[in-house]
Amino acid sequence: MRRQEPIGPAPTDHGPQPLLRVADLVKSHHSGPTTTPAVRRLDLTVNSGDFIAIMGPSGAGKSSLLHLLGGLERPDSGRIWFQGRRVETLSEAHWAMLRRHHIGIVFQFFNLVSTMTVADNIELPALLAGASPRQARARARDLMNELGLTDKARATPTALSGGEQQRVALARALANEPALLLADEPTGNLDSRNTREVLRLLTRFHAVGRTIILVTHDARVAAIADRVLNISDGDIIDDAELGTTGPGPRTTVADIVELKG
Ligand SMILES: Nc1ncnc2c1ncn2[C@@H]1O[C@H](COP(=O)(O)OP(=O)(O)OP(=O)(O)O)[C@@H](O)[C@H]1O
Repeated sequence: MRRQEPIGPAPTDHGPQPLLRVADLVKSHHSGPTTTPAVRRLDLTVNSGDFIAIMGPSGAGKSSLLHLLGGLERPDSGRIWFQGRRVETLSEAHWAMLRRHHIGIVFQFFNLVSTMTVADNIELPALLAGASPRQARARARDLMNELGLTDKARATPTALSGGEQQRVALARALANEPALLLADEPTGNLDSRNTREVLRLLTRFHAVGRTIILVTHDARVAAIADRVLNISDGDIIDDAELGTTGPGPRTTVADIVELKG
């Protein structure tokens, strides 16, 4: 078990920097007269190449944290550095740019463009990031091929199963080869075959040095991560590095699928 070190001074240009750093992060949600604290003075350092699973009870603040890290919501207070740069004060437009080039996000409920085909959904991020139509098409073709979606290329998302939609959402999030992938329950609604495909893709993405932060309720999914953060009442109560010294033998994708099936 490893507790976060207190955050030191702001990162400088000297030495390697963490990919992502969060200090004293606070977020409450407001609904009419009710204020619900979601993230409470949370500190976190994420290094390049980390594969982190966030776990914790329902309502603990996991999704809220992920939204703050992806700039989908703003903190009430606290600081966030991405690649050494302060980002919590960025405008919506700058955050959109940051996500377009560096941060892929997979939502729990897909958020695909329902009027566009699968291929167009996957091509869109590359086009938005300035790739040529030919480059975007080639990248989408590769991803559809890898994810077994080629024969669905011309379908619209509404004609797909939940598992297929989840794979399209992942392909879209990976289209620009982001440095960081944020995924909220990426296997939450999937059967064993689709779970296996998604976990394989995440494992491969991580193996080429990318950083992943995923929220899951499934300890067997968390076991393919390198590091598990346990969140309770909006703060990290446990930060465990898995590996040779971790608890028991590592779970493999095959184990998970067997257990789930
Ligand atoms: N938009 C919102 N408006 C009001 N309250 C919210 C909103 N979003 C989240 N909350 C509240 O903030 C707290 C943290 O919610 P959050 O969704 O981050 O938890 P979670 O750990 O992701 O939960 P789950 O595992 O059920 O998805 C909860 O009490 C929740 O009810």
